[in-house]
Amino acid sequence: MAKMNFGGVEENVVTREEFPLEKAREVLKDETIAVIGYGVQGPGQSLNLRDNGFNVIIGQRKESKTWDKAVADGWVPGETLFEIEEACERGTIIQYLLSDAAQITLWDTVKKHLTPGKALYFSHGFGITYKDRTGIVPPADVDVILVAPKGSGTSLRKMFLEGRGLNSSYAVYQDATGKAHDRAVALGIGVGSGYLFETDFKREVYSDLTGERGTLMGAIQGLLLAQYEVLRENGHTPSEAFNETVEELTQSLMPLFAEKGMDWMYANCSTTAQRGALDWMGPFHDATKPVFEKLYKEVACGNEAQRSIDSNSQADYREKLEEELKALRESEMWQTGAVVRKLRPENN
Ligand SMILES: NC(=O)c1ccc[n+]([C@@H]2O[C@H](COP(=O)([O-])OP(=O)(O)OC[C@H]3O[C@@H](n4cnc5c(N)ncnc54)[C@H](O)[C@@H]3O)[C@@H](O)[C@H]2O)c1
Ligand SMILES: CC(C)(O)[C@@H](O)C(=O)O
Ligand SMILES: [Mg+2]
Ligand SMILES: [Mg+2]
Repeated sequence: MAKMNFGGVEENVVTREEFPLEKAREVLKDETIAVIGYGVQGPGQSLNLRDNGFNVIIGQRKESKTWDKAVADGWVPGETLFEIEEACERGTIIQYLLSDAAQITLWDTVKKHLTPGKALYFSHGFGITYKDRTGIVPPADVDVILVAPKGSGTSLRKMFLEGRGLNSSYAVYQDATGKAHDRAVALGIGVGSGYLFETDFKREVYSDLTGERGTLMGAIQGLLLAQYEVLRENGHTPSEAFNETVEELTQSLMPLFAEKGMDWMYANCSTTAQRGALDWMGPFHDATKPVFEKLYKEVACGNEAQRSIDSNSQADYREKLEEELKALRESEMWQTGAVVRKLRPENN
């Protein structure tokens, strides 16, 4: 494990140089990796593992759209694609990649097949950390490990195919075999992670729930919409408001700070812009910090987990979510976005 200095703080990380794919293959050479669930992470992780030469099978409900998707992706019924229970029986490592709510429903089925020496793998600290709410308590004689890609399974696969790698965190909750650490890290490398950083189940789920409700998804939409609305209310056209709020951010400025940091992006804008941004970053920080503090408390006390369990375990949760996503898609801002994207020269 390499110790690296991140802005003055030392952390343990695992790089691909230190733990190459050949080593990961050696660690997992006798394992059957059963990926349970073929939603978003399931395809990303299983296809990367398969392409990297590991022994992978899929467990998925038959007669579902995602079963058909698995077949289309080259998984063969009866050979590498099974009903969930059969895959759990065959796997020596069970990658539990059902939705967090479905993990609660299917727990008794999975638990039955957790015989001594197997490993139970999660990509989220949710089920274990909130065990009082989920009932997920693994037997003591199996390894319980985590690799959590820090991004969508869709990006995990796309970046792998581009020769890049999405970073993941990893953790060991229970080491029954003495091999839990190596199993976790080998799987992290196998699924195509860029580098791996160490965490525990609780810190993973607290940071993950905060991040997705915060800057990654919830806060970004709230912030963008607030500015778009102010521009529109003051007589600016949809084109102007959208370009000044979203298109310039994603197409021009975000790639600059992704490449070389915020100061580099600032340095490549006018002195007028730099002066204003440096002055206004403080008020935006001060206005939003209390919201982030409230969010973290709601995550840490379990309220956010309970809200998602309650809503996502309802029979019609997919339809309800789709209605909310439709409202977002059909809002003026994102309808404008659809036209703006079409007008990008590369899309013509
Ligand atoms: N979506 C992501 O990119 C992402 C990123 C990092 C971590 N994670 C974590 O990975 C895990 C999997 O997330 P996901 O977004 O891929 O899941 P998902 O919501 O896409 O669902 C995965 C699978 O669960 C199955 N499923 C749902 N309800 C079921 C039920 N009642 N019975 C049987 N199967 C059922 C679906 O058919 C699907 O194949 C979660 O713990 C999540 O927090 C997800
Ligand atoms: C992709 C995200 C937001 O990072 C993940 O945490 C999820 O829950 O889908
Ligand atoms: Mg998440
Ligand atoms: Mg996440």
